[in-house]
Amino acid sequence: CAKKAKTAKDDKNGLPLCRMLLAELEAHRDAWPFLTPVNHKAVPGYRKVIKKPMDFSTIKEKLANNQYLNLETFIIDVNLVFDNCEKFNEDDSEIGRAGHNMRRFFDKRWTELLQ
Ligand SMILES: Cc1ncccc1N[C@@H](C)c1cnc2ccsc2c1
Repeated sequence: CAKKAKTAKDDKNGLPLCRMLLAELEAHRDAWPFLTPVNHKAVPGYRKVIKKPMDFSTIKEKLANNQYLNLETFIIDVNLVFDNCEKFNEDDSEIGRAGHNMRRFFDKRWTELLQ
């Protein structure tokens, strides 16, 4: 029979947890640079530098289409948003600071929720 899920990462509660976490990310005051896909026509160089674009609306779409296996695969995409941000933006910039703030907030929330 199927292995009993050990932690919230694996069990059936994973996806409602993802929806809740995403709602909190979208509601955060520093979420504005990440709400929609970066328009690479408006941001020179973005398409060349960032190989795997990701944003909160795309994550929402993937959740709705059941494209995340579990909390783990969801966390990978959220971290991709923040890693792309660090790669493209100076730490000492509006968007760079927003990315660091959002990553700190996300790391704190999902670890709290998994305890
Ligand atoms: C996350 C990110 N990384 C690098 C560049 C942009 C962005 N965000 C987009 C929304 C964005 C944020 N701000 C502006 C200002 C003019 S176009 C534009 C697009």
